[in-house]
Amino acid sequence: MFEQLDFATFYSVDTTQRDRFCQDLVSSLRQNGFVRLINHGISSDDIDRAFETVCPPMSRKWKYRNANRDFKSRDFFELPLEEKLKSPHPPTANPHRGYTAFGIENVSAVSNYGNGAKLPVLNDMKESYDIGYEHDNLYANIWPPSGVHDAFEPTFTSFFASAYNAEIAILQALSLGLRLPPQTLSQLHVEKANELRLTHYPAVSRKEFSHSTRIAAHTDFGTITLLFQDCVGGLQMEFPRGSGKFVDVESGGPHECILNVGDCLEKWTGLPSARHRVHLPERLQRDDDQMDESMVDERYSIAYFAKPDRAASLRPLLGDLKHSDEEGYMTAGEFQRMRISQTY
Ligand SMILES: O=C(O)CCC(=O)C(=O)O
Ligand SMILES: [Fe+2]
Repeated sequence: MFEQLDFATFYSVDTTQRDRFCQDLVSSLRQNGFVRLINHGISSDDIDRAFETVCPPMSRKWKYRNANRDFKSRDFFELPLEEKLKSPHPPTANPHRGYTAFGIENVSAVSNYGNGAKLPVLNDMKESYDIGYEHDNLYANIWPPSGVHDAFEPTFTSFFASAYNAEIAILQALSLGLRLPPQTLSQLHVEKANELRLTHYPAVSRKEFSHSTRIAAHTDFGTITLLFQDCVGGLQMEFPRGSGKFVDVESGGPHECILNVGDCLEKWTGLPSARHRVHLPERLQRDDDQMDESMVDERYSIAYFAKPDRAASLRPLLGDLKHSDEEGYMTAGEFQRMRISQTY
């Protein structure tokens, strides 16, 4: 149902085709706040390796390579809790680095951002791992210590670098599509204040979804998010925007990127930040709405949050955008701290 665009067209030698692609990209984002993207610049090998590092073979819904690698080097989330807790996320929101166990973070606390509605608190059913740029000058990474999972750090350091290159190309395409000079957005993203988040949603029974969710409805805080998911499903977007109704984004497999608009890009350009959640996939919902004991598969995702340089102003980049609230003139760093402090 939702459009899939081929980012390879951005590199077309025919500039008319390239320009049309950039405009299609922007108009798709303007309509839905997100778009499905293939040939986005992160190689299938990088994506496979990243999933193989966090996700046990049984839950992969695609063929995995290197099947004879040792168990530990494949799947971080399968390690015993005490091993995972050797690289813990601190109890505070910042630095947003390291492992967060099941039940700690509740995104529903920020669900009402931007619309003022009071929503019931839903518990998130997930565990996750947050990673930043290896040379970030504000926050150091928290890696599993030697011997716990030795493939983890090199895999995600390299994934981060590929994702950054993809991010810069996408920001150039967006600038062109918005009829801005091509480097307008990319030059606000040189510091690499970006974050990578690996998430595991354990298998739970259907009845859990009557009072909990996988990740509550929210918008992402950064500029754009490049999201990769396995084939289990359950990622849902608010559609139509502002309706409070959520529809499934069918998984196009782990190599497809779901490109989301985040809050900072909305402030700069007016493209709408995508409100999304991960819940019970529609195909598992029943007419009678009876929740039962049957199990819903575990799910894995990798989200790369491209974020502006911390000192960058969130002042609108397009002249016709009215400045609507005080946060409009915050720096991106201030805005990120404000948003993240609400989730822990
Ligand atoms: O797991 C997913 O597909 C979405 C995760 C997400 O939205 C987030 O971490 O912000
Ligand atoms: Fe998100």
